[in-house]
Amino acid sequence: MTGLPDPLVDALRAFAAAPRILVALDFDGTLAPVVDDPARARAVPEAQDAVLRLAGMPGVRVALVSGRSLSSLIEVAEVPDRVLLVGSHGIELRLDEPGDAVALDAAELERVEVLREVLEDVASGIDRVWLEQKPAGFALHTRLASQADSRRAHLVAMEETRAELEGLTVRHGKNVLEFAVRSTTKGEAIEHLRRYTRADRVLYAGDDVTDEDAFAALLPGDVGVKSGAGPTVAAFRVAGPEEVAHAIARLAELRTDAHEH
Ligand SMILES: O=P(O)(O)OC[C@H]1O[C@H](O[C@H]2O[C@H](CO)[C@@H](O)[C@H](O)[C@H]2O)[C@H](O)[C@@H](O)[C@@H]1O
Repeated sequence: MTGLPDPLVDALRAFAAAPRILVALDFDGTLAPVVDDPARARAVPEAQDAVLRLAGMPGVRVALVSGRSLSSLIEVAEVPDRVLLVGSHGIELRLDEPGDAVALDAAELERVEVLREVLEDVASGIDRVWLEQKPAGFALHTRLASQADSRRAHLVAMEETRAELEGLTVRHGKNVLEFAVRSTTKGEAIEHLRRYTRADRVLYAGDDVTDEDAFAALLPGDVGVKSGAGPTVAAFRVAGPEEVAHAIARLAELRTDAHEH
């Protein structure tokens, strides 16, 4: 008994019947429950099984679309090469051919170094606030800090970075504030993956503010599934990673039914 809402199951059934489908999934908060240490996050077992099953089916491509750096996503996702990966909110891609790694130019590298100095200064001055490095920027993590320290870290980081660098991309996530010297979105990533895979239909599941760009890139016939609370433009909502796992496991069953019988 999965307890998925009937309208979602109906949408999954119609989606599963399309010839070529792309199943694009956010990682943290969607496939994996949120935990204190990002290195320890793992997809719930039912979700992992469903991802592997779907990835092996004809006409199905699976993509993980994450704010994590590609290297961090590879570490925690533990998926075969056939699964397409998007890291750093669309800046980094691992598609079927090698050579998709991000290459920053000299000016961007210089901006990353300025950003590092500013943010290291902020993080070192506030208890339990830490910096995660990514190829094109940094995530300032405040999950373990008090509410007051978290608010202060966000305010100071915004002020100090604005004073030093123009035109940074700033993204607000769950207990994290991200700064990047390149501006891509998960929406652009979905558009790129749709073209790349030639998918007839796309399913996207995500939990955070940055996933809204991906939901906004969906078209009629696509399926958007919001994981957890918060405003969304997705047509469907489930409670969290356990329910996302039920949904994609059900999708794998429906795909088998639609194409083997
Ligand atoms: O796009 P996502 O795959 O959802 O990645 C978003 C960010 O996820 C990670 O941080 C979040 O998850 C951590 C582990 O559960 C948690 O400790 C942290 O508070 C969350 O913000 C990751 O560390 C970031 O780089 C990603 O951008």
